[in-house]
Amino acid sequence: MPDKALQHGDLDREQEYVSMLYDRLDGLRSYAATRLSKVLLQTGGTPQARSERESFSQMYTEDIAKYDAAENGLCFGRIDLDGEAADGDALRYIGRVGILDEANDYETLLLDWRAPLARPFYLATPAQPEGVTRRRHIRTRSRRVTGLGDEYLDLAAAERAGVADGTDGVAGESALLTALNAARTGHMNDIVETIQSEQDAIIRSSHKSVMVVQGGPGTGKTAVALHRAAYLLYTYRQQLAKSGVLIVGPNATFLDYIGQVLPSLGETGVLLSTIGDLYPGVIATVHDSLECGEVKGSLEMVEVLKQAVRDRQLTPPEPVTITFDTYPITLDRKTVTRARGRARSSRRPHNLARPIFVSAVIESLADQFAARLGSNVLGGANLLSRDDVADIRDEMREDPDLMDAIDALWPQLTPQRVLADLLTSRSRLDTAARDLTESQRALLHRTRMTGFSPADAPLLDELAELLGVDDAAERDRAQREWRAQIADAQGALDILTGSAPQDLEDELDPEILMAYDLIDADQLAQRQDLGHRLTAAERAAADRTWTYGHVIVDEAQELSAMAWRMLMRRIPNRWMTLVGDTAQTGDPAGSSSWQTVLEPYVARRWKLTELTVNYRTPAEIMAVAQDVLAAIDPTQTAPRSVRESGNVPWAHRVPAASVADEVRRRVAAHTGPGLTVVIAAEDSVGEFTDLASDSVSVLAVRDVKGLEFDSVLIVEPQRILDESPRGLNDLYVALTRATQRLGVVHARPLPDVLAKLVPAE
Ligand SMILES: Nc1ncnc2c1ncn2[C@@H]1O[C@H](COP(=O)(O)OP(=O)(O)OP(=O)(O)O)[C@@H](O)[C@H]1O
Repeated sequence: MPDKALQHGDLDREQEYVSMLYDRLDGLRSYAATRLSKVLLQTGGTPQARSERESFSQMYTEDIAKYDAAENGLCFGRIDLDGEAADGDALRYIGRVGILDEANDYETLLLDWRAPLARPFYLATPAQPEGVTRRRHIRTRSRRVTGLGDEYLDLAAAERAGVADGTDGVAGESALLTALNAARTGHMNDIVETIQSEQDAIIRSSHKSVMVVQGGPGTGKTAVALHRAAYLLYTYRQQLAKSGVLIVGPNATFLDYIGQVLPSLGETGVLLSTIGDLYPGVIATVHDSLECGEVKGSLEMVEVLKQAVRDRQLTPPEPVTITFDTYPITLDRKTVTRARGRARSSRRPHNLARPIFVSAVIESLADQFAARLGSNVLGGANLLSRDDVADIRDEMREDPDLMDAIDALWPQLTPQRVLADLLTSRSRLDTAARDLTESQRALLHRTRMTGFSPADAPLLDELAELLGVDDAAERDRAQREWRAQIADAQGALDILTGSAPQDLEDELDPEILMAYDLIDADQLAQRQDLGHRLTAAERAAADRTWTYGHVIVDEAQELSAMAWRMLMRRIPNRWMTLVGDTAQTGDPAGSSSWQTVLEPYVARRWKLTELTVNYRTPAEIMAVAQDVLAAIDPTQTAPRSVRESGNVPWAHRVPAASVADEVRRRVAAHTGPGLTVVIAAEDSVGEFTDLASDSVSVLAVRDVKGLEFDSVLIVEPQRILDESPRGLNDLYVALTRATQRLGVVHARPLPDVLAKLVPAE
């Protein structure tokens, strides 16, 4: 209910308050900047002092980023309270950061939107006012207050202000509609000014296990997930700053689309990743067919990979004879089988069991050699002592031919090697994947390896578990590198010192600090070592075994069973927020039931929450999409649209030869503001890519997941249906991307599920 009684005086008073807040913000920012430069100039001291300085410098850097992020829309709301709820402060201003008045007993000048006291701003309704008499939305541009919107939550206050009664219960309706109707920019915005109560309940939920947020298209699942990350980082800062938060999204375009939201909320310590990029050191560069992705995503791959690793632990078909110290010794099947049995029964992963195998083989060969030496040289009497035999073993370990022969039987392996060898060899596949069908094996097979696909990442991760990392060599290397880095730093300091000409140095003012006065080699090396400055998220990205404090998965319905296994390894505490919509599952490897997905990991200990209002798609388009949803699952109802756009969704049929021209004509004719997307079947997207520009995207359904556009033009929907076993789900996703307009151009008959589209000229 907009307040017609708003006076100019109100605007002036709010401007005064907001200006005061900006002055404080400037003060806080310059304080943090001054402290930061002081910390950076400090040198020397104990290792503890240095590490303290590192954390101070990180803290001040984060503070500055937070204050910078709060610059736009610093203060966006206010609530007036009465009675007990007021608890001494009848007015509360809500904004992007908290600001206290240090000179005045730390009185709150601005409440961070995440603070508990700010909550009534989002929750109060006339039915449950929570002590709030008035909620005010404050609109600003730069630092100028440009408008106010008031809602009265109690009748008496409304009457005093001279406004009529009546509200539809949507909090901050006009602010919300202004946000929803705005032309899209290609990047998601934060929603802190207009979070709705069902969203707020999820964002602030204290649930400490798996929470699933199920909701139809446009219900704000992504927005809620991101704001929950910001809320958790604020509320559990200590815990999460160390372990980090991971957000998994469906593809790079989507991550780019949402990438600005958390930084705009002042949060930078979050890792955004796709499943394909979650395996460190491997970037997915190729795409599998849907059918191949389905095989790779199925749990049957666990056995296939186990077998693929076992298949690398060989026994020689014929005895192998090697000359050691001029005597022939024989590596036979029995010796190797026994050694292999001993290594396997250790139950260690392949690479970590390898030393056991090697020792067992060498032990037998050394005994064989000792026996031979005894019979040949010592006339049958084996007089070798235990020390002698130990020496022989050591020498054998140094013998390259012998070690090559042993290596070939139980090689040190990397996940990349095993997977590439498996996928490119029919015979390896036939053995390791013998429990799959012939056609599944054919789908897995590649003639050559041109790169890994997103579906390979979970397989690599599984292999990394099966192989284990023997990191002794890696640790050695890291230590050597660190020593070299210190030596380099020492060299650099020596050069700096040496470069001061002697005569000049003699005359140098003793007060002028030289480089070596300011910093020692160890410290310089640390400064140069980026590893010391990385945030938890950055360190986590490089470490496969990192376990996160919280994991958020968007479009969670798309994850395959293998992807879930990979993800669950990274979150042993199972504190997760999963957002998705099983009606939008496009990937045949994805899921249609949360219970099936979660059962193996948390049994029934997970909580389902639902979002029911569609903030994106106007009612006219949802009426069309509802029919598609009914065909996917008649028991589901589409979310209620919060608004109408006044635009009628249409379909235009043309001869097959004219489809491309018609799409071009429609795109060219549309000159309105905002973004347009042309969505076509995967195999025909290429026909329209020349239409792409700053305001027009041309994409297949798999790439529009989670995105939104002002106008959507779908080409040949029947082809989208035919293209995938989940064609209906894909069509549902395509239809629900529009914030304003939807049109369909087709030559083949319109699918029955689109009967509500109005024929267009
Ligand atoms: N409370 C809100 N205030 C303002 N805008 C909102 C609010 N909730 C959602 N939106 C907007 O609605 C749009 C849809 O939100 P979002 O992308 O999070 O939905 P979704 O449920 O993830 O959709 P999909 O499943 O289709 O990907 C976004 O533009 C988002 O900013």
